[in-house]
Amino acid sequence: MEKTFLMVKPDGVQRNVVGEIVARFEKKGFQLVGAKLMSIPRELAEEHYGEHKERPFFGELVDFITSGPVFAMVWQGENVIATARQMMGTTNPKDAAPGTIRGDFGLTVGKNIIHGSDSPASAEREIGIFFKEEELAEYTKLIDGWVY
Ligand SMILES: Nc1ncnc2c1ncn2[C@@H]1O[C@H](COP(=O)(O)OP(=O)(O)OP(=O)(O)O)[C@@H](O)[C@H]1O
Repeated sequence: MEKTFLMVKPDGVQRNVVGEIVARFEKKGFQLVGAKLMSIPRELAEEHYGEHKERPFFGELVDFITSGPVFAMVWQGENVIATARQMMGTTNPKDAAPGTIRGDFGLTVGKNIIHGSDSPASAEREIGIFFKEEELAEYTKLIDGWVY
């Protein structure tokens, strides 16, 4: 089953929208496989955002993501990587459609509430850097077409 890494950023945790964000993915039909409130060590932030190392906003990005607790999650389900990105809305909340998470809760690109993996390769990489195997649940039983 496809999995993705999603993370409510420090601004989302401070604004008390963790529950609402979790509810949106639950109601959509995805399954929560792992979740934890955590503070990101600087080295982990630099590894997570490694592809942006040369960008002018890299320092700001790392400062922000380490500025307070984040809510890190792994979700699974059919097409979850692309669908979660659609539910998040465009990177800049200014352009994000109403009804999306960034469209409803965010204002600026630096504080855009949520992160989500953008491909199967980044999902695998990001799940691996934030979660240990034993922190992830397995849904194994199939009853009436639903996995439990
Ligand atoms: N011009 C900018 N100024 C400040 N921060 C930025 C800027 N552009 C992007 N960022 C931050 O860097 C993050 C990573 O940018 P990227 O282009 O990978 O967007 P994304 O894939 O939608 O976001 P994320 O990786 O957080 O899901 C963005 O979520 C945003 O918080």
